[in-house]
Amino acid sequence: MTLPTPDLQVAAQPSIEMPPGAAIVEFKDVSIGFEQNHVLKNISFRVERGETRIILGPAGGGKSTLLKLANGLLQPDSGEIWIFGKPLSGMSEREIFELRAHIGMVFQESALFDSLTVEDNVAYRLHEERVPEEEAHDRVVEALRFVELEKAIAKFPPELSGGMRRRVSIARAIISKPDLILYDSPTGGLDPITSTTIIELVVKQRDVSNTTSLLITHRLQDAFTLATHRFSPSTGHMEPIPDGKLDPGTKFLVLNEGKIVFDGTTHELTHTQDPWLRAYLE
Ligand SMILES: Nc1ncnc2c1ncn2[C@@H]1O[C@H](COP(=O)(O)OP(=O)(O)OP(=O)(O)O)[C@@H](O)[C@H]1O
Repeated sequence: MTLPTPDLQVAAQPSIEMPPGAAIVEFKDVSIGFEQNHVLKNISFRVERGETRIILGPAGGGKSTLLKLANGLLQPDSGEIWIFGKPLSGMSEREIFELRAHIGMVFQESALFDSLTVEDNVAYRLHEERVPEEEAHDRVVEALRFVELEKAIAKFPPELSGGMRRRVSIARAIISKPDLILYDSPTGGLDPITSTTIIELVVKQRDVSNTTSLLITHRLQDAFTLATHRFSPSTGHMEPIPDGKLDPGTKFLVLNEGKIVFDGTTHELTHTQDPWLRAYLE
């Protein structure tokens, strides 16, 4: 693991308390459908602390639905979802709200408020939690420095490029030092070069804070960059892990038509003999 750079240690929160042996995310036989259509069918998997779980699969396979279930935005028709060792079912609105304080979310298309400045967008959750203004400002500056966008603090989202808006969205997700980050297609709609700069930030967040995450991507290249790269605190950039080694915490879940067709490591995925997976990965 890489060491945090000094300015990133500021305001670090203690990790959430969990029962021994609990996973950060656990789906147990989860199914959900909309208007008679089954979207996820009997999904079971675990995501352990420190893991980066990449979710792949063809469009419409249920990836975004899975992320919304993990955040309590949707309820399953059957099965159980446990987050930080606690079942979501039966939680009150307030308990789900408190749980979400430990989860950062990077939505598809950034989902920023166009009428708020970058500062107010990033501080949104801190304002909800009534964090004092001065502390909120310091934390916004810290989060924007992490995504290398301090200069845009007073701008409005429509003044920014797509890649910059995605950076703001990441700053907003990490501001509360979450124990879990859900990235829904963080590079969707971006050109390949900008996509790589966003993946570099995801790698940096992973290696500096050791945050657990679930990440949907449509770009296999992004997925394999995450698996084969690490953040170097000395250069401040991402670099290939030497000797062709793989990041041990990066694992994959592949969904097709609402079912898990793969759950395992990068090595297992790239060495699969399954004909459908091999065709999908080509
Ligand atoms: N709120 C909803 N009401 C009705 N149908 C929905 C709803 N949300 C998702 N669906 C349907 O569920 C299926 C899975 O959608 P989902 O967005 O989870 O897939 P996905 O794998 O994330 O797709 P993509 O890669 O295109 O983002 C789709 O057929 C979609 O139309």
